[in-house]
Amino acid sequence: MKKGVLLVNLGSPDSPNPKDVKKYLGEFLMDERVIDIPYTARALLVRGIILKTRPKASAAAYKKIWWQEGSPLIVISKRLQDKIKNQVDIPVALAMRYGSMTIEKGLKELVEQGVKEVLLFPLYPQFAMATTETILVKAEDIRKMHFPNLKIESVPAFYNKSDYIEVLSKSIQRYLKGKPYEHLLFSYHGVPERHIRKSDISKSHCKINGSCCVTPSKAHEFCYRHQCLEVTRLVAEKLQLKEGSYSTSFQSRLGFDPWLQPYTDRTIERLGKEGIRNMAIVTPAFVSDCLETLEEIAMEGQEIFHEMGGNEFTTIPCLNDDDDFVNLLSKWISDWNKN
Ligand SMILES: C=CC1=C(C)c2cc3[nH]c(cc4nc(cc5[nH]c(cc1n2)c(C)c5CCC(=O)O)C(CCC(=O)O)=C4C)c(C)c3C=C
Ligand SMILES: [Fe+2]
Ligand SMILES: [Fe+2]
Repeated sequence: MKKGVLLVNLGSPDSPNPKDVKKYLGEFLMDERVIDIPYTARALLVRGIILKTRPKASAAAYKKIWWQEGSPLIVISKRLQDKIKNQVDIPVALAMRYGSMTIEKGLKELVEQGVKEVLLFPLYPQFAMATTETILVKAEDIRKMHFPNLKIESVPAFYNKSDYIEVLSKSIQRYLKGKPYEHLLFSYHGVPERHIRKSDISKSHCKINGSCCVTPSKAHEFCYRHQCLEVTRLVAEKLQLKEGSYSTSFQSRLGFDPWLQPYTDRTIERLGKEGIRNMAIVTPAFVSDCLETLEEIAMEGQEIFHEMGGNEFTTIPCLNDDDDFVNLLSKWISDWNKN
């Protein structure tokens, strides 16, 4: 049976103009795994409140980071796809969960090349219902509706794979070489605490603020908080970081529900207030640089740090199309192809 791969990332608006941003945000935020409240309440919140004001503000933020070739997230994902294509013997398509590069188009592209068995590859190291799960559900819906004979297998979260930790650690080390940083902050995209409880397959493990996420449990397979803390722990171990010289935080919260804490903006502020003058920040929930890393961290985060008296603020790029990362993903794909 002919095999193929579909890489899937989050997506971006078609342009940084408020109209396109509104369309994109509308699709994104109406996803029941992103804003997980009943349909009517979600529609009122998203269409009645968020989409009235946020597109303008988000469009202004997108304009600051937009590249000549398009959205950084899309451009970088295409570069990654092209490099992987050169290393594996099977078709490699790219899709986005939201926006114009749909999963349906991606699967169609593979089917038209004779592919009968697809490796669905969500480009997220950690599992979350707002990322990995929504991709799996969407792909399955599309398969049932349009490609019922297609076989789809998916790549699980790879946050604790030793070869991934090695590639991530090596990249961090490379960017920090010669930089006099006193503190390394691991900033992950946040999620509402409710998402963690909903994904808890044991229905009793994740207490969120206790030590649950570092106590062994089958719940960890789907616990975003555990998987983020584990990436920090494994990288710190690999790089032999000193206790107290690094920490974990969560960024990009939206709305008034409690999200995972500590929050990144407040952590940067605290570090500055405590007298840290040089800090570095890495964002391992994102494989590609995007609005959340290029604007929220590299611009806004830096501004907060400087306001607190900080000097050097080093932002470590995401793995993007780093050769070691390309080699790693290509190896996983080739191994799957052989089986
Ligand atoms: C309830 C809202 C949101 C949840 C939950 C959420 C989870 C989540 N998101 C990412 C990755 C990305 N998010 C990005 C942008 C973005 N995220 C939200 C909201 C939630 N995300 C919004 C409204 C936006 C749009 C921008 C804005 O208006 O602030 C991006 C960047 C996209 C880009 O075009 O560059 C990424 C990537 C993860 C990994 C995650 C849960 C783990
Ligand atoms: Fe997000
Ligand atoms: Fe947990």
